[in-house]
Amino acid sequence: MTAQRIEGKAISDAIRIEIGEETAKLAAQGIVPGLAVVLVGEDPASKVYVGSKEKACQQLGFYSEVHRLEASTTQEELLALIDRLNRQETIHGILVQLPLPKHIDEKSVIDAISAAKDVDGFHPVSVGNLVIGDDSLLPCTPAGVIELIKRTGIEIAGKHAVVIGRSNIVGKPVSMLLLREHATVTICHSRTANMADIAKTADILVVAIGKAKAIGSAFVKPGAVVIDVGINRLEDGKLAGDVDYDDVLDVAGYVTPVPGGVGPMTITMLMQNTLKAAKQLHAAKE
Ligand SMILES: Nc1nc2c(c(=O)[nH]1)N[C@@H](CN(C=O)c1ccc(C(=O)N[C@@H](CCC(=O)O)C(=O)O)cc1)CN2
Repeated sequence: MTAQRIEGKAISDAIRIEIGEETAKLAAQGIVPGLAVVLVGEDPASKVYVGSKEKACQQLGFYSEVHRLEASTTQEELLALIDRLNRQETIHGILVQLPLPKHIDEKSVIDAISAAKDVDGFHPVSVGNLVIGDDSLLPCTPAGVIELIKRTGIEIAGKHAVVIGRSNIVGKPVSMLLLREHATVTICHSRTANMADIAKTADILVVAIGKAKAIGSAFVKPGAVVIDVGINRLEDGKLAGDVDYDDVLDVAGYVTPVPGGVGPMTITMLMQNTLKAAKQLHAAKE
């Protein structure tokens, strides 16, 4: 049997309609969610993603500012901009596009963003809240993974989820979110022995390692849900995930494509976080 393809683009579009409806209701109360995106340098992929974020804001009726800074921008200049955005009342969400140029310390920059405006969910306060299960702004790609699974009608509670990858941006937070949804979670990484044997026990397999087509059918239990977080540019210019899509198709029960799977959810979850931050910041003012 061929796996069911999880259509991330269609799910993302449906969520955007819901966000648009809620934004219109807020507008009637005089609240317009505001997002500031900061891009340092000329990374081609980052430029595309920042453009997509700007477009999503326009589409949904958000206020947006995009700060495109030269690659030579100093850390002090970037921190001064963040300080200003932290205090700016029209801005409810601040996102610094990653990766940053090598001379800038990513951690110092993330730590400088007000936790209340941390729509990327990368600030230590947001991460801490995620781990202890308190309400917080969730990192966008991991939140998108959970939303994709739930909206496909797949039960997470009681399932064995195996996450391949332990990055701060995807592997660790998605593991915490799966745990919060009552899955039994195993995290695999580059030093894991017998990774394929472990992965083969997963009901839900999430792959985020940044290696094109590295995970094939030998890692997949028949009927498993396979979520591919990787986006790799191949030599021919095409995109490929970390999962060998064609190879797992006859084994998995569900699989996300690349492009059109997890990727589109990332920006939609960012919009959802900005809306949430706007509501919370306004409520805190009253
Ligand atoms: N500050 C952040 N930086 C980065 C993040 C992030 O969440 N916060 N994630 C990625 C890049 N990213 C958003 O910023 C992102 C990546 C991919 C997509 C997406 O829609 N991908 C499409 C394919 C797009 C293409 O043709 O290249 C897909 O998978 O279908 C959206 C956003 C790193 N940096």
